[in-house]
Amino acid sequence: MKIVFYGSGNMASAIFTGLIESNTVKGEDIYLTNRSDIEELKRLNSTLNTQYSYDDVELLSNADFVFLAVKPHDFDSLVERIQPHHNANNKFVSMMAGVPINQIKTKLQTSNPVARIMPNTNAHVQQSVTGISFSDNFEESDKQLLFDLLDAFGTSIEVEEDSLHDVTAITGSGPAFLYYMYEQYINAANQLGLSHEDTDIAVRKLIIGTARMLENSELSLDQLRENITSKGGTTKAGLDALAKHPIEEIFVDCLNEALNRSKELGK
Ligand SMILES: NC(=O)C1=CN([C@@H]2O[C@H](COP(=O)(O)OP(=O)(O)OC[C@H]3O[C@@H](n4cnc5c(N)ncnc54)[C@H](O)[C@@H]3O)[C@@H](O)[C@H]2O)C=CC1
Ligand SMILES: O=C(O)[C@@H]1CCC=N1
Repeated sequence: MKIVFYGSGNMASAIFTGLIESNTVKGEDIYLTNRSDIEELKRLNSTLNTQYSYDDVELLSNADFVFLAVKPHDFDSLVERIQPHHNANNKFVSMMAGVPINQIKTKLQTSNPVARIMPNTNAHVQQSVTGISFSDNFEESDKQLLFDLLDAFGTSIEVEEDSLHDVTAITGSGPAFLYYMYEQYINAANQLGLSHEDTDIAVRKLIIGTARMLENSELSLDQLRENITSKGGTTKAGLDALAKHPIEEIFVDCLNEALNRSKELGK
C-alpha cells in the first residue's frame, strides 16, 4: 500500500510516526512532501526511512491513500499541485479542520472517494481519538483499510460529516484545552511552597496517574472524585472553592467558540 502525505507538520508527523512505530506500514511505503522544507523531509527519511518528493506525478502515481495534511488556508496551493496529476487509484483523506467533502471534490475536480478525519496529536502515543466521515462512493473494503490505519494510532469513531465540527472542538483541539488547564494548575501550584522543579514533576505525575486511573478503574468520574473527598477535609474545601466559579460555563464557551470556528473554516 502506498500512502502519501501532503504536509509533514505536527498532525501528519504524529500519524505517520504512529503508523511506522506500530509496524502497520513500512516507512518505505510512506511518501512525504511539504511546502519547501526539504531538510525536514531528509531528517524524516534518515529517522523513519520515509520517502520524499516534490514531484506530484511521482507522488500520486499508484498512491492508494493521499492524506491532505495542510492548514485549511493552504488548501488552494495544494489543489494546484494535486488537481492536474491525480488518478483513479487515489483515495483522499483530509484532516483539514472544517473543510467539507463537497468542497474538496469541487476544488480538486474529482469524483474519487474522499474521507475526512479529525485526529488529535495524541496519535504520537497511539492514543488519538479520530472522528471519520466518508463520501458516498467510498468502497467498504477501502473503509476497512483506512480504519485499520486509524487503529494504529488510536481509536476511531465514524460520525455524520456535520458532527466532525463537534469532534474537532471536543477531541481535535481538546489536548490544547487540557494542556492550558494544566498550565494554570501548575501556575497556581507554583504559588505554594515547593520548588518550581518539584512542582512541575509532581503535577506531571499527577496528570499521568489520574489518566491511568480513568483508563483502569471501572468507577465513574464522580465516584473517583468522591473517593478522595473526606468529610470536612481538604478536598472538600478546595472543591467548594472551585464550585464558586462558573467552570462548566467556561468550557461551554470554549467548545462553542472552537465549534463555530470549525464551521467558519469551511466557508
Ligand atoms: N495540530 C493538530 O493538533 C491538528 C491539526 N489538524 C489539521 O491538520 C492540518 C495540519 O495541521 P498541522 O499539522 O498542525 O500544521 P503544520 O503547520 O504543523 O503543518 C502543515 C504542513 O503543510 C505543509 N504545506 C503547506 N502548504 C503546502 C503545499 N502547498 N503543499 C504541500 N505541503 C504544504 C507545510 O509545509 C507543513 O508541512 C490542518 O488542516 C489542521 O486543521 C487536525 C487535527 C488536529
Ligand atoms: O486548531 C486547529 O484548527 C486544528 C484543528 C484541531 C486542532 N488543531
